[in-house]
Amino acid sequence: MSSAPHLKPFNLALIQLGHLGKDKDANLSHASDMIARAVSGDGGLHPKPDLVVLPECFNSLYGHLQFPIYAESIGYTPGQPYDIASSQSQSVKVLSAAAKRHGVWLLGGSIPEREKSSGKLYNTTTVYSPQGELVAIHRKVHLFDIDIPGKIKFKESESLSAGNTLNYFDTEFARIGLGICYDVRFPELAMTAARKGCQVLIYPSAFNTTTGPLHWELLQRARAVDNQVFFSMCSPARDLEQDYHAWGHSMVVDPMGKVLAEANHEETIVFAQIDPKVLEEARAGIPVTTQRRFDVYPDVSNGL
Ligand SMILES: NC(=O)CC(=O)C(=O)O
Repeated sequence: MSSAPHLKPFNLALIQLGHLGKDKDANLSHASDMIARAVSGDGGLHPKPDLVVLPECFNSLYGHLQFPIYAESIGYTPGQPYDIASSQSQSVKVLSAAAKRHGVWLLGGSIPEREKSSGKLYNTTTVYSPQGELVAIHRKVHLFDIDIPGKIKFKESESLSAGNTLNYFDTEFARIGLGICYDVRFPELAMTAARKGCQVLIYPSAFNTTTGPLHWELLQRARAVDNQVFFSMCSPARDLEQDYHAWGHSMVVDPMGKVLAEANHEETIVFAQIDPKVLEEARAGIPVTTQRRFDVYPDVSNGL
């Protein structure tokens, strides 16, 4: 494992994307317009972001019946060069072109992915450099299978398979760890990424109106404080015409657990400035990262 880049100040923009419908071309075109708006700092109101983030399942509706319909083959192998021009994924081509056109890092939410060799479907994040290269992917590791009687039942495993790897990418300003939505409920993933040097964890997400009010902010602040990292989740906007009602409230939390920025539930862009001093001061003042007692819980340290 190479050493993490030093955390530098940078600007982050989360696109809480709305107007998602059945038409994938329209969804992609709207996402491109919103990326341009984010890069403009929302018409000059904010500094140009260094990193722009889209939400979970940004090219389709969110539902296990939709995943097979919208799935695209990506064919990315970590560490191998990836040829965008011959990619079979329409979404990858659109996102790569947007990152390159605007010269910005782009964390492209997630899309349903079909692995060609196995036919398996995954919920997959893709990440692009300012040159438009595909530099990382993350397949949702923990599938969203829940049943809260009378409230919400959702079973991603009816059509999706789970990813098996922990993923992060390096920029010139941070090492950024990846997860998707339900992954936030498993502190082990965030903790391991932080221990591998990630100073910022970003999870494209789509909580709902049952779990969102109680858990959305709590989980992000918990993961941020547990690991003394910046933590952020980017949601789609809420659309009560659709079957799944996303919670919205895209958010950025600092390493002390302070909410730096938060949306309501409509379409909007959330901007935040990441200040390394907050992380340094949190770790210096409350040095939990060096006080762990792996002699007491050695199973947690396996593999690190
Ligand atoms: N949609 C998810 O993956 C997770 C979610 O809504 C929750 O954990 O609650």
